[in-house]
Amino acid sequence: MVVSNHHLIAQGIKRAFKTDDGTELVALSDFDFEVKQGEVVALIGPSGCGKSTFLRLVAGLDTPQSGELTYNGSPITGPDPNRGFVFQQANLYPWLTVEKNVAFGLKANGTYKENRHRVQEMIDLMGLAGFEKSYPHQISGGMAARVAIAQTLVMDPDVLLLDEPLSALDAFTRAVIQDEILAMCVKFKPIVLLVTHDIEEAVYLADRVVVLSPRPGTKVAEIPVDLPHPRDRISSEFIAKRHEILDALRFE
Ligand SMILES: Nc1ncnc2c1ncn2[C@@H]1O[C@H](COP(=O)(O)OP(=O)(O)OP(=O)(O)O)[C@@H](O)[C@H]1O
Repeated sequence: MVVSNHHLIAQGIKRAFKTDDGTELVALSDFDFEVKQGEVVALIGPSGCGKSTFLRLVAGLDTPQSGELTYNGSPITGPDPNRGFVFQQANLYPWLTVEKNVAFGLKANGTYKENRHRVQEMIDLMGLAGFEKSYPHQISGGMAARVAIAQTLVMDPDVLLLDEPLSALDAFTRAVIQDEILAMCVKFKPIVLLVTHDIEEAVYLADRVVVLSPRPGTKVAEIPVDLPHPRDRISSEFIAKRHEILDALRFE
């Protein structure tokens, strides 16, 4: 990754979908957002408020009806390996080993030869060493989540879009992978957008938490988390941040 000031700006984003009965379902409306290189931002909000929709827009997998979405000053018009997406369900290739799953994107875009060293680097970074030759059915859910993250990181993305990648894991595994994500952030300084329902996870990882309203989702609060790493989950400051976010999530 070339170090420069990557930045992503969303202004007045609206994304609506046609429902089966022909009515319009507005997922996101008037959504403004800004993030710059090296920042980890968590998106939190009620189910269905458009968090995944926003990540898909940033990934270039979808387009807004109105508003502007730019990356480094240029409109996002389609997917780009510079903006890597990690889905909730690790979609690994069952017929490929861990190592080959991680290498897949590099092989697909013809850059494996010059980047093959990155495969082992990401395997080591995500705590997968020793499992290189295992197949997806031979590894745990936590390992599969790590492979999915490594698969994306190997492409050297400037923007990492994490859509609840740890939500299906037990608390212990989640905590370990959260530390691996933090180590990756220190090393590569990407922009990270993390969709999560886990307030503790947001406070543990994020520099800033963006709270969205119920659908149509729009930003209702932006809460900086200016606590030094490693964060102590039982410190009074940490707990105070959790309360601040919980308060922002009270919509009645
Ligand atoms: N392709 C689609 N077609 C129709 N409706 C859609 C489509 N994608 C999303 N929606 C609707 O848009 C709304 C927002 O969905 P989205 O998945 O972005 O919410 P979310 O905030 O990520 O929810 P959750 O927290 O439950 O994952 C939902 O009501 C969803 O049903």
